[in-house]
Amino acid sequence: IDMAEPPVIIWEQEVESVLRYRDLVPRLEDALGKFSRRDSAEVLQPVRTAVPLQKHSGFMGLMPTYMENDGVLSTKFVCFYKREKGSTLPAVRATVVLLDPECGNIKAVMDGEVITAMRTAAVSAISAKLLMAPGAEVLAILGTGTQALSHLNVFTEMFSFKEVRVWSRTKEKVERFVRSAGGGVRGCGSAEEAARGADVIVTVTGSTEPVLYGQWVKAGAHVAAVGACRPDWRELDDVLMKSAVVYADSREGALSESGDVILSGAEVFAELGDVINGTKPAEREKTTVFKSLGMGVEDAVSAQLVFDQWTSKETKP
Ligand SMILES: NC(=O)C1=CN([C@@H]2O[C@H](COP(=O)(O)OP(=O)(O)OC[C@H]3O[C@@H](n4cnc5c(N)ncnc54)[C@H](O)[C@@H]3O)[C@@H](O)[C@H]2O)C=CC1
Ligand SMILES: O=C([O-])C1=[NH+]CCC1
Repeated sequence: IDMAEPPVIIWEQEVESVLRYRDLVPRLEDALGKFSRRDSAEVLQPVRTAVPLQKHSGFMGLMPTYMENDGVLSTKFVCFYKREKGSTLPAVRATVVLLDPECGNIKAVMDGEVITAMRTAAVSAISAKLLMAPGAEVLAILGTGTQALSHLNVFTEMFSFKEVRVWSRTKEKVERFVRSAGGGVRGCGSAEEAARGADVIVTVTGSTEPVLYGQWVKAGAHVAAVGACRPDWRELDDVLMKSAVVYADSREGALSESGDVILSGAEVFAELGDVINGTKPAEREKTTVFKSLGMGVEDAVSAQLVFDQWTSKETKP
């Protein structure tokens, strides 16, 4: 009998020490393109199952993915919560499990929070690379949590904005974020102040009501909308959703999970992967919204990358 090796455990600091945006971004671009080809040998990824944790105002999301051609099998468990103002509990907790597709044994159990923070921000940066207007100068970030920080990191690594603005509900959090960014970020007193005139706007809040309104958004701007991942949660208003060309990571995901898409009735024009594959245009001159819900295939390629880097580090003398 083939006895499976016990899984390796790769925790937060180790994931952080091996994962780099410069390695992650090309893998994610490749994965988004593969997903949108709808070839079952490339990517099998059902829409996330979300089990309500009603008592705790949250959900447990299960995100299984199989990439047959690449031999990658994984699932992420991600619990996400609607937190009250002042709560000190985390909004997102995640674990990724990597399996051997032939035997079914678990190869690795790894922290999913760094992966979730980095792969989500990297995908938003890919959306900006594809969809923002040429010569974009001003970036606005709405929210000052985990995703706000990872978005700031990858956006400043990949692009050179002349101005970066940040806003969130609590003045102290804005000040703390500006301080921890170590200069170069301007705190704003309102979402409107941050958004008006910005070329790229990232929404990374836990809000369930719109925080960004179409009337503030400059024509031709690009919005990466990362929060509001339930069918009755919103971050963007109808005016913005209806006036923008809307892209999503997964069309099925957006139509079943995104309140901004479902409740506004806006059409999903294309997936990011369609733009990467050249089957749908990047409407750079128009106002664009990338509605991000998060996909299992993003976690799968990230986890495989972590595993490969970790394994090569472990075997080096
Ligand atoms: N699309 C994707 O792949 C992913 C989406 N998410 C979502 O992104 C959002 C941010 O996640 P994290 O940064 O991890 O959370 P976090 O709790 O670290 O940060 C949330 C931020 O939103 C602000 N906020 C909360 N409620 C608000 C409201 N009603 N109005 C204005 N601001 C509000 C908080 O002050 C904080 O700055 C969440 O909605 C989360 O579910 C998280 C991971 C992946
Ligand atoms: O893809 C993901 O990990 C999540 N999307 C929304 C909350 C967590």
